[in-house]
Amino acid sequence: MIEVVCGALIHDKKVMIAQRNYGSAKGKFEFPGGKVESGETLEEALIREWKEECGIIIENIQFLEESIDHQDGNTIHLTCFVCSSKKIPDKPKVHSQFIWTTPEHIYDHNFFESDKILVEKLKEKWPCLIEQMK
Ligand SMILES: Nc1nc2c([nH]c(=O)n2[C@H]2C[C@H](O)[C@@H](COP(=O)(O)OP(=O)(O)OP(=O)(O)O)O2)c(=O)[nH]1
Repeated sequence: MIEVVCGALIHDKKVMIAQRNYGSAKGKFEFPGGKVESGETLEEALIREWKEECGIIIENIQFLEESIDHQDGNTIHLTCFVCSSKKIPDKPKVHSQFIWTTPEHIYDHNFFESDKILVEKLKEKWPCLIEQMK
């Protein structure tokens, strides 16, 4: 089982999604994140991945939802968090673009099918989250 974390950054009543520019899922949109390294907590891994991939320090990290998926012969345990930050990412480093959207419009983009449960939870909690993450 591969442990993966991802983060839904909320700012100004929008959530950020990012388009992969690498690997077998190139072209797909995701919540930025990646594999948890040995000795790291899920939160530490998420902070590291966001710093590496998006160049910002995330904060107010809160568990959103988790899911299990099978990809390329591996079982992925994906844990999604919501977060905020003082600064929003500017130019993508490893992604081809960042898009700011709302949960209802995430699947207007070619988003990971396996993330549907995460997006449903985001929709459910959205009114509360945008108040908290102002
Ligand atoms: N980051 C992220 N990964 C996701 C999402 N949904 C989903 O199924 N995944 C899967 C795709 C990959 O199989 C796995 C993440 O692996 P990755 O290759 O991005 O991890 P990484 O950044 O640590 O990359 P690497 O060092 O192994 O190259 O999780 C999502 O919303 N965000």
